[in-house]
Formats: sequence, structure tokens, C-alpha cells
Amino acid sequence: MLRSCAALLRTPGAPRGRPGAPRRSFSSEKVVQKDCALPNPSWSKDLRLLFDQFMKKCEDGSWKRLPSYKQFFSKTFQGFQTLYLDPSLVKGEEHAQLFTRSFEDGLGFEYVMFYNDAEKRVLCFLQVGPHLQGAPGFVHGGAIATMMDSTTGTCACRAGGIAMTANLNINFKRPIPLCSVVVIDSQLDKVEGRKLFVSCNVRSVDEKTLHSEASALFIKLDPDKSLRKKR
Ligand SMILES: CCCCCCCC(=O)SCCNC(=O)CCNC(=O)[C@H](O)C(C)(C)COP(=O)(O)OP(=O)(O)OC[C@H]1O[C@@H](n2cnc3c(N)ncnc32)[C@H](O)[C@@H]1OP(=O)(O)O
Repeated sequence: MLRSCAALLRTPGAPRGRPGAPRRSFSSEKVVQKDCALPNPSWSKDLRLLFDQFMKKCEDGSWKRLPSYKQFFSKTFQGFQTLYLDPSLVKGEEHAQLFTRSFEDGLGFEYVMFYNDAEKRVLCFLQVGPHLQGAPGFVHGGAIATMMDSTTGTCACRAGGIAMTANLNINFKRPIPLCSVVVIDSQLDKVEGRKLFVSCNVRSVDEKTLHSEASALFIKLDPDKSLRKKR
């Protein structure tokens, strides 16, 4: 049965808050968020298998599982907020949620990413839920683009610091069946000053089908430049 992240977080009998909102303990005001990059009951056998395989690879430190939350609170994004966000926008921040984590469990994007620092590579194991449909029975191109952007973006930010997508060029080669599991493999290819060049491909779990390929340009943000004023 599908349950939302918020439902899984709630202690039985506890009052219901806004769905997806982080839970606050009133004694310490400490924010508790669910790590969405851990298995939940909606994960298929394929996704669990890949997860288990890579958790083993994490044991020697070569790969690292990247936790993922509905709302940002990692050091990287604190840096983003401090340096780049207009204080007038921060008012609505508590309502903001990461797009890819805004679906009920199993309906949208179910994924976990692993990072290899030596290889400057991010692997994303993705299960595409039924609410991501484009052409009947297949995943919407925008949903695929979203996850390619997120995976290459994570790769760029891990390797080079806070960066944003300037260009994402995708070739869609074979459609992705809805509710299947795919592997997004992204790699930092080149760094030129503030420019980070990252490529990625999306393949089926058995690696027989190449679904999509992309190259992306990320620009490392300049702390002296506002993100709002530029035209
Ligand atoms: C979990 C988290 C992971 C999620 C990852 C998701 C990432 C995203 O989706 S970000 C959202 C989509 N992206 C955006 O909204 C960004 C909008 N664009 C911008 O804000 C700006 O253009 C930005 C920040 C990328 C670059 O601006 P700025 O810092 O002023 O750089 P700027 O001086 O214009 O350009 C720097 C260099 O990059 C080059 N460049 C910039 N844009 C491009 C482009 N589109 N194509 C080619 N080159 C470019 C410039 O020519 C310049 O080159 P050079 O130094 O050789 O002269």
C-alpha cells in the first residue's frame, strides 16, 4: 500500500501537520526529516537489489550514498541560501519542497543516488511511478529531463560546489516503460574556470537498452553576482 513520506514520519496518535512538512520536536526545536533515499514499501525488487549492491560498495568508502530530503538543509544549500537568495523570498521557504520528492511514495520519482569522488561520478537508480506518464505506458520526456538534470546537477555540485544548469542537451533514443527501473550514469567530463561539463546516459537495469543521453553545462555560481538582477 502506498504511504506518503509525511505519513511514515508521523508517530501514531500524533497531530497531523501540513503534508510533507518537517516535524518539529517542541523541546529542542530540532527538525526531523525523512531521508527519502532509503527503501520504502513501494520499491521494486530491482531497485532494492541495486540499492543493496551499492550499499556494499559503500563499505570501503569508494561510493557514498547521498541522503535526500523534501526540504533542503544540507551545508551546500545553506550556502546557497546565504549567498544567493533574496531575503524577501525566504518568507515562503517553509512551503517549498524539492520537486522530485513531492509525490506520494511510489507514484512519482523513487530514487537513490550514489557518488564516487575519485571518479567524479553519480549513479542514480530510478523507479518511475505511474504519475509520470507521457505517451501511454511510457514516461514523460520532462520527467526524464528532470532526473537527468538532477543527477548531472548533483554530480556538478559534488565535484565543483554550488552550480546551476546553463544548458542541458538531451537525445531521447528509446522510451522508458512506466513503473520500470533505470540507471542514470553521470560523469564530470571537464572543468573550465566556472564551467562544469557533465554527461549522462539512462539505461535499463540489464544495460541492454540505451534510453537517453545528455550533455550538460553547469556554471559555478559567483558569490558577487545576484541571481535576480541579470537580464
Ligand atoms: C539536488 C539538487 C540538484 C538539482 C540540480 C538542478 C539544477 C537546476 O535545475 S538549476 C535550474 C535551471 N537553471 C537556471 O535557472 C539557471 C539560469 N541561468 C542563470 O542564472 C545564469 O545564466 C547562470 C547562473 C547559469 C550563469 O550566470 P553567470 O554566473 O552570470 O555566468 P555568465 O558570466 O553569464 O557566464 C559564465 C560563462 O559561462 C558561459 N555560459 C553561460 N551560460 C551558457 C550557456 N547557456 N551555454 C554556453 N555557455 C554559457 C558564458 O559564456 C561565460 O563564458 P566565458 O567565461 O568563457 O565568457
